[in-house]
Amino acid sequence: MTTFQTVDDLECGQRLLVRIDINAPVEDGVVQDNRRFARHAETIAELLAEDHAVAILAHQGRPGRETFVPLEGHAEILADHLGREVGYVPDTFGEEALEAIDDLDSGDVLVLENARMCEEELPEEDPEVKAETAFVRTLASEFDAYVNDAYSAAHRSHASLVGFPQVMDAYAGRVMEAEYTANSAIQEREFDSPVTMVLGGTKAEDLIPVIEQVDDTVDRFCLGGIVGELFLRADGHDVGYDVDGTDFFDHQWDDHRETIERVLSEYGDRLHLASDLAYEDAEGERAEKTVEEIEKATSYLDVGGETTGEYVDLVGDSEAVFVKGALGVFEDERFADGTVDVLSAIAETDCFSVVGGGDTARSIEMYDLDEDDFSHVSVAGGAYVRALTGEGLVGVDVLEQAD
Ligand SMILES: Nc1ncnc2c1ncn2[C@@H]1O[C@H](COP(=O)(O)OP(=O)(O)OP(=O)(O)O)[C@@H](O)[C@H]1O
Ligand SMILES: O=C(O)[C@H](O)COP(=O)(O)O
Repeated sequence: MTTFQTVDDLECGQRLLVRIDINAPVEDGVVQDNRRFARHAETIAELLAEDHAVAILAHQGRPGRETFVPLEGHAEILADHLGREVGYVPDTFGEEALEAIDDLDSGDVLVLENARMCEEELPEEDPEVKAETAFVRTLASEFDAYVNDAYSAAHRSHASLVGFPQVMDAYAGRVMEAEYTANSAIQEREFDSPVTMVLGGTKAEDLIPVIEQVDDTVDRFCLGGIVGELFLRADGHDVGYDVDGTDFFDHQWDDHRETIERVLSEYGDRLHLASDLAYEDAEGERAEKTVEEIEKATSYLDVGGETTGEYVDLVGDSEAVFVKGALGVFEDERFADGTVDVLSAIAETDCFSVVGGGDTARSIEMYDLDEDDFSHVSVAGGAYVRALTGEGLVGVDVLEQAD
């Protein structure tokens, strides 16, 4: 049962500041549609039908990363989903933004600039501190109410997620409500053994603590992607280093090395690491090496065939499977096998299954898998695994307190 106010509690015709999460892949500087846009467009369409005027706050990427881009392209994708014009202003709360907000009429939608381009959005600080920022104070005075639809970012204590509910009326949007309900229900279920967790993707720092926190419910962990390579590095293999200009590995290794080594030594018998990895050879083809043969100066882009076979067998014999993050760069067909074969194996069983991650969930539609073959496909990644551990989500907590 939800314990926050939802958009059902809003009176019609208000000026709303709506936080959504359309953080998405960026290829060659161009943002790509993912499942998050369609889901949030449904919330926005419902708000417009109730004659509200809507300004959108969202973030994209992290400062210093290639995916840290403005939200102009996001506004275009949202417009396609909504089938109507969506404004964009390259400013968050300065004069240009305030003028555009002032011009908003009932039924209009305006996307404000990437919230992380505003200095006060980051870093993570207490909600009370974020509520005092000029960013929050200024925007709050322009709107009647705040709607948070960004469940998938609710694990971050950033200004646009936790500041506004302290200073104005706050409501949960439809995506927030649906994801909260689905993910809370998972926490309450009990599973027979074996329970398998497939962990991959780029955000190792979100996943490493999870292994310790869910150790009483999860029997085995199948690792791939960047997180898998960092564990292979801790296991003494020459992988998990930044090469060819990547910036995935070394900073996460430096920050989390001790935890990775401890988790490996304490949970080693339950951690399944890749025995082979795939890379692009000189002819541009997929090639594979066992981890024993590996030299350091290569980017590995997928788990190999032997590893995929092992993981397929493990999920095939599971009562429940939780997936967070992709086992490889599935956006490139040559490196999609690990991710797609494991997802297909889950889809073929009748185990309880959840697939999470804004980017990872995209692989389901890209490779024509059927969402109905999974118990739940979440547009949230870090927030969904955090919810599985039973730990609260700060963005949800502040909405509950605002009720
Ligand atoms: N070996 C690899 N090298 C580079 N990228 C990888 C590798 N393996 C997986 N990935 C990338 O991981 C991404 C998905 O996982 P990631 O953790 O980044 O995000 P997510 O699923 O969207 O979760 P969240 O919602 O928490 O952001 C995919 O876009 C995929 O290309
Ligand atoms: O994609 C996500 O998981 C959320 O948008 C949070 O993004 P972050 O991991 O960069 O904070």
